[in-house]
Amino acid sequence: MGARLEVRSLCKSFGSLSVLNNWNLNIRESERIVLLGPSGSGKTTFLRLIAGLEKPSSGEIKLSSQRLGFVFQEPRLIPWRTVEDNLLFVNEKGDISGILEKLRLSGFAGFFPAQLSGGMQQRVNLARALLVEPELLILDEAFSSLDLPVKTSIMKDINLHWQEKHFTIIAVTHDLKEALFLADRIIILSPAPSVIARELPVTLGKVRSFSSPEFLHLEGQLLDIVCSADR
Ligand SMILES: Nc1ncnc2c1ncn2[C@@H]1O[C@H](COP(=O)(O)OP(=O)(O)OP(=O)(O)O)[C@@H](O)[C@H]1O
Repeated sequence: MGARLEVRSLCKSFGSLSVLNNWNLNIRESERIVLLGPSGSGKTTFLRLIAGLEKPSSGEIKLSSQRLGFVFQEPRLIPWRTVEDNLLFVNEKGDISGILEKLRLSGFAGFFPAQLSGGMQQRVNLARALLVEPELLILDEAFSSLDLPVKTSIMKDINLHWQEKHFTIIAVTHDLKEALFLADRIIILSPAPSVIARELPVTLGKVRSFSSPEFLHLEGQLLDIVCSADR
């Protein structure tokens, strides 16, 4: 089951710097949300607020579950532990061989992070996040350092896993294709102090293709929206 999130009149400032300005947002169980916004618009701050690592300056955030899985841009694996030991470290009772198989890592359990490509390391990070059986999976620019074929292959695996487990996803990216590949709904932010400038429902099917006319049409629409919000 996926987590639900309710955000009411949320504001966040750091000293005199106002970052989030009156956000109101409902995220449904099992919904896949992507946040798009200019640098400094508070995307990571919002994720940190959700995770309880920051406190709102005003307003509130209600999250129906605390079972969260995180994947960050930089692989945060323990370098002196093997892939398997990195996973055991998070959840020694988890189905490690099952998750390794799902994420195409079965042959790599005994490898150390430095022996893996960036894409494989990010797969291990994802495995680690999924091993806690999250009700909310948070992806903070998780694939931005990877090339498109690698990130697409990982996103396809996330989608397959999501279809089975129905967790909620909140992802941050700067990549419009990635956003359209992953999301049910895209939230577009203005520059800081950011407001939710627009929301775009992604009316594409479960199996998405970058070259389908529907995808290309939405990509053009999204590009227009992002450019007009980024002022
Ligand atoms: N703990 C903090 N103390 C002071 N300022 C902070 C703190 N955390 C974030 N900020 C500031 O808040 C603003 C928003 O930062 P945040 O990292 O959330 O933006 P972002 O939208 O994720 O940016 P990017 O796309 O570049 O990653 C920035 O100006 C940042 O310097």
